Amino acid sequence: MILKELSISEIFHSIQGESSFAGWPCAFVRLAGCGNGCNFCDTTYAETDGFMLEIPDIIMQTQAFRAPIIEITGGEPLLQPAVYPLMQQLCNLGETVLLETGGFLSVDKVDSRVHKIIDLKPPSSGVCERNCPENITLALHAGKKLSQTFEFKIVVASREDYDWAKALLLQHQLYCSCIVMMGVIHEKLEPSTLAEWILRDRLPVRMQLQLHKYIWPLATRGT
Ligand SMILES: C[S@@+](CC[C@H](N)C(=O)[O-])C[C@H]1O[C@@H](n2cnc3c(N)ncnc32)[C@H](O)[C@@H]1O
Ligand SMILES: Nc1nc2[nH]cc(C(=O)O)c2c(=O)[nH]1
Ligand code: SF4
Ligand SMILES: [Mg+2]
Repeated sequence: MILKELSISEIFHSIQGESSFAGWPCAFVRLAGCGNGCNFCDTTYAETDGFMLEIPDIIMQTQAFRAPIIEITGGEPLLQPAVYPLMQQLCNLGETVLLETGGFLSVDKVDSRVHKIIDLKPPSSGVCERNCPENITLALHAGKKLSQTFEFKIVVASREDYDWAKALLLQHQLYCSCIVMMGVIHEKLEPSTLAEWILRDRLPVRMQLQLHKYIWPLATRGT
């Protein structure tokens, strides 16, 4: 693959439904391909049927939405080498760029201006052992200013997942330097159950629900 082309699943305009940026209008670039095979993945369609697009065209299409933020997601965006110049060029243009990554690859080569939203996959995902420990180390050693560009997200489906997340967070005190979001696998765990667990434990995390699934409950893609 040449370094100025990416395999794209979809480019769309929506309300950011997740992360600390939830609620903002957002241009999404969903890269095709992942292979991590998480249980409950709601974006399996991004695994196949990508179309090739050159970086200038991707930039033109996303900027045409005139959204305050641009998110690069997937699939797994960090699998394609050309994602690095794409993110860098968007930052150079003054865009606020979010990266949504599954957390099994290191974010060490990502432009430091990019806001990195890193999943920590819990046991029920089936891929928990693939979490890349370097991402936690990078966040903890980033320094006060750059640590603000790291955000961790844990999406839980069970009490076992929650206990795993809590132990990990307490071990590293991640919430002291970075934003930590916790959410539920949609329609697998009741939001109120997670809310009660967080409150009972005084866990300093931000709870999130996938806003777009409440705005457009019937949509299967493009939102
Ligand atoms: C589809 S993934 C794409 C980006 C990257 N591969 C990753 O896993 O972060 C985007 C986000 O959707 C979340 N997600 C996937 N399936 C979900 C589901 N069924 N319910 C809630 N969140 C889900 C993931 O945990 C991740 O935070
Ligand atoms: N509206 C909306 N917000 C999102 N935030 C992260 C998403 C993703 O699939 O990575 C996503 C998505 O698919 N739709
Ligand atoms: S890493 Fe992300 S895109 Fe890949 S299978 Fe897991 S949730 Fe789906
Ligand atoms: Mg999604």
